[in-house]
Amino acid sequence: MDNLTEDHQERNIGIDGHINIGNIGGEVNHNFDTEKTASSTALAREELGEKDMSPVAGNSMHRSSSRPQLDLSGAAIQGNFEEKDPTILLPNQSDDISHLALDIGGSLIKLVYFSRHENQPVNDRRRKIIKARLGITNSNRMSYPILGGRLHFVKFETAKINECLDFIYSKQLHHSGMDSRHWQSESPNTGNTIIKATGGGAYKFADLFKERLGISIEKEDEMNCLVAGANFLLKAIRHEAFTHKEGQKEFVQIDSNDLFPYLLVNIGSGVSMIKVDGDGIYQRVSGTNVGGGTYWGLGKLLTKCKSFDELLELSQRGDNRTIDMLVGDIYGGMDYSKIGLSASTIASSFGKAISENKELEDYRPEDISLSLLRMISYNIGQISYLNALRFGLKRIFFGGFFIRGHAYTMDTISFAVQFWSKGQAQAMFLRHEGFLGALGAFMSYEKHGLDDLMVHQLVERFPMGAPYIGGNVHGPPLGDLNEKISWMEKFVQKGTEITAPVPMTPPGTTGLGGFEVPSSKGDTLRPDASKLNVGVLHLVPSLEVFPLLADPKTYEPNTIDLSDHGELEYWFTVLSEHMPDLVDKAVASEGGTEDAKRRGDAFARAFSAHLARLMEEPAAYGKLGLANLLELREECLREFHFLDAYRSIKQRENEASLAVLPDLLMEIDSMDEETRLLTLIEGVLAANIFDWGSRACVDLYHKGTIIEIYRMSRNKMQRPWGVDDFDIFKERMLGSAGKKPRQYKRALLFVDNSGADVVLGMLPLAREFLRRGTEVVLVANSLPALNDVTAMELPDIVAEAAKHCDVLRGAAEAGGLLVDAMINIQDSPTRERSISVPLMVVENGCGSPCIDLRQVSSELAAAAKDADLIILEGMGRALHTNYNAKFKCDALKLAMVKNQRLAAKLINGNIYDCVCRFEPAS
Ligand SMILES: Nc1ncnc2c1ncn2[C@@H]1O[C@H](COP(=O)(O)OP(=O)(O)OP(=O)(O)O)[C@@H](O)[C@H]1O
Ligand SMILES: CC(C)(CO)[C@@H](O)C(=O)NCCC(=O)O
Ligand SMILES: [Mn+2]
Repeated sequence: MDNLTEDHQERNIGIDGHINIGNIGGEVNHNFDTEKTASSTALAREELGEKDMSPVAGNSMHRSSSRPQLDLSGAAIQGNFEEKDPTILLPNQSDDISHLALDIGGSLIKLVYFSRHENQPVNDRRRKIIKARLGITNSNRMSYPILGGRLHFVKFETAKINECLDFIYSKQLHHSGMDSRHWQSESPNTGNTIIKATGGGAYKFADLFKERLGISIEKEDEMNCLVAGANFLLKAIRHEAFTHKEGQKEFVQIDSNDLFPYLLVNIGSGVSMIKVDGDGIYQRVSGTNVGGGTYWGLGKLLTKCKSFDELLELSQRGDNRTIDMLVGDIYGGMDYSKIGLSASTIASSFGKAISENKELEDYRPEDISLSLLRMISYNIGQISYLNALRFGLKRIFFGGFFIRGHAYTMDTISFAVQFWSKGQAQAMFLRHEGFLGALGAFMSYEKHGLDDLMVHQLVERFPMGAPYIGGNVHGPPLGDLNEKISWMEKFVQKGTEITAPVPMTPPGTTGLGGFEVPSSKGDTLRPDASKLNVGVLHLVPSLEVFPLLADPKTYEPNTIDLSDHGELEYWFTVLSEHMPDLVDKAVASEGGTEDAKRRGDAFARAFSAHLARLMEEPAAYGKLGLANLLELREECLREFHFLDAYRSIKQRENEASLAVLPDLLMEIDSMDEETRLLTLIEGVLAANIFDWGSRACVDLYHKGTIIEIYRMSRNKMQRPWGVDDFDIFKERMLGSAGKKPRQYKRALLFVDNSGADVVLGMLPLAREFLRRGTEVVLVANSLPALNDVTAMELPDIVAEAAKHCDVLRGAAEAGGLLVDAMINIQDSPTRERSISVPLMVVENGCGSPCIDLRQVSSELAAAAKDADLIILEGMGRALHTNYNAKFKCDALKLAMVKNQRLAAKLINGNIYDCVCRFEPAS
């Protein structure tokens, strides 16, 4: 048992539900037993009128008045009822407003469509005031007719074009609000809809689209689209490109100013090779008819496989030596070392078949598939290399669905490029491999502004379906909650099948060069890349890079990269163990109804599946950091309409803490300047113990009242702390013999948890700054995450606190926080009324316990312009993320480390150690 818990139990005696704040003194008659205040949830829920919030990021978040209704009229299960995963079509279910582009190739149809968030602006007084105060105009948003929405990626087999037509119909994508060439945001268009399409099928199937859906296809050039799509992805999506060598995926950060020239190799049915020199500047320099269609076509004939994935899966158990003629077969088992060929090098694909008296049936389909895959991949790798050489290109990006996120295929191509170029050229792959053309067609719509979007405006999210879809070409048109849940229930089996790890064999080479067997080869096929490695892109044009980052280019939010497997395993356990408690809270927050239980179950399944998937392949969704993992959890909760799982807990803790705040403030005010500053910082650190995201803290919660915990936590505050820059900070604030104190103009306080953390920790600190004439901006989450306080909740908390404090009241009034919230104020002397530097609240643009400062709300970005001090508080914002972040202004990072592993790793300390890290402007 850790120190704090022991200590806590000692002090637990005789407290009687009365508060006595540690050293601070004062006694108030309130009962703070967290367990006793049963649940005001039902009431809270009624008050909220069962409000709904769409799972989106940034300031385009809003509540709609009701849940999306599922229109079941005309619903039908398509195809064979015996099928494991029949497509459920709900022909009358539509997305908000959608927009669509197609790439109809020789093998597959790729569809990119956009669903828009309903665009009712939130009528939030706080937002209006902040906008006026900070002088935020809408100018940057005006250029985007799309004010936020999501881009979805789906594919179908070209041979089953009817499925695609049904899908478009079921989602009502053919009424996508487009007239001629422009986006039309208002009323759905009833006339002639024009859809952009590329690929040969745009010609071949134009009439069919017209007949079946009344859509006119506007044809876009295929090469143009491929290039536009690739350029867009490489510039706008953070972890788009990666290398794949010996089973290892490594993301490459492409500098968009140093992107050109490159060779784009699109491996579809056939292969196109395009030299790209800029946006819209390119030349198709080569191609080969030996491509994905060849592998699938020949493979089908030779193995009788029924699907592409089946063929690919076979290859993973194959041994091509039974059918390929190797150098060793020709040279009597020897290498031909003079020209650099080892005995195991393939001399002639399928060559062994000529000398053996065997029929097709005598060969294993597995071996045939592998031999074929290697033949085609090497060949493409080689031709690509030759073309790169021809034009002096160092980078080759491979796209097209032949790749299919398949490790072995990528390794083979990489090996070929590496081998032939002697390391001079590099093969890279794209996560949206097969969607280049479709994305390019999508962007060819004029004036939707998508092509201008910057990397920080696209937030990629992984819907719960992702880990479950497996190898099927497309899933049912999900979208509705109820449908998602039943789908989840149905597909659990499938999900557990596909989480088996991909075995890797150790690299075996003779060291003589030649095509050795690449190392990544396993029994199971990783699930379909198009569903798994590609999420839904949320467009939030109002997100910006935090202007005070010293160097946004080198900024990395995550302190811990989970590519270390031990680390990932640890967090997997932490999050899994926390799940039952979280589900309980979530279900309770929705009134504990049957529906809530069912949703809670579905959430647990979805999140577990994501976790299992990430354990198997940490890089599946892009480079994985702890921030991403924690955000995924919040997103999963929102996906199952748990909008605020900790609602009642937050409320209870806010009330409890607000009740003791006046005593705390009185105590603080009786101190001299130096003691006060120390007490305030101690207060922040001590109150940061209240964290429902930390397992240790959840255990504590079950053992005592929050005030008991707080008191004990305060008593633990002996210095020096784990990281202790307090003296430097104090000198900066108060000055010293030789140095004048620093008068800060504006401080941004990034707050963490509700309850004691913000009320007894951060608010008193804010008050100190206000007293010293520093403007204070409290920066809080846009959406709920665990028990974190949100920007929407803060004004009420401040108003409540201001009832007992003139400084806070004056400042909150000056900051526009108290216009109509102050009716019931018990009047108090106006001695400090004259001070009226403002206290403001801004939202940070995120809905997770961590913060990626490359993607913050425009109000935070605006507030940052005049700030000269940043205080990051709490583990998520100051340790898990941003611990190593450098800023253009002074920064103070404050947190209690409530996790043994993190404490050991980060500060070489122990659980409950504190961090007070002060860094002057860099
Ligand atoms: N589920 C699948 N069904 C069929 N082919 C698949 C599947 N998954 C991957 N493939 C491979 O992807 C290839 C098609 O890739 P892609 O969609 O990029 O090309 P395409 O646009 O259809 O062809 P082209 O551009 O030559 O007209 C197939 O030939 C096959 O090798
Ligand atoms: C014909 C296309 C462009 C259709 O996508 C493609 O299949 C392809 O590039 N095939 C290769 C043709 C060649 O250059 O030999
Ligand atoms: Mn194509």
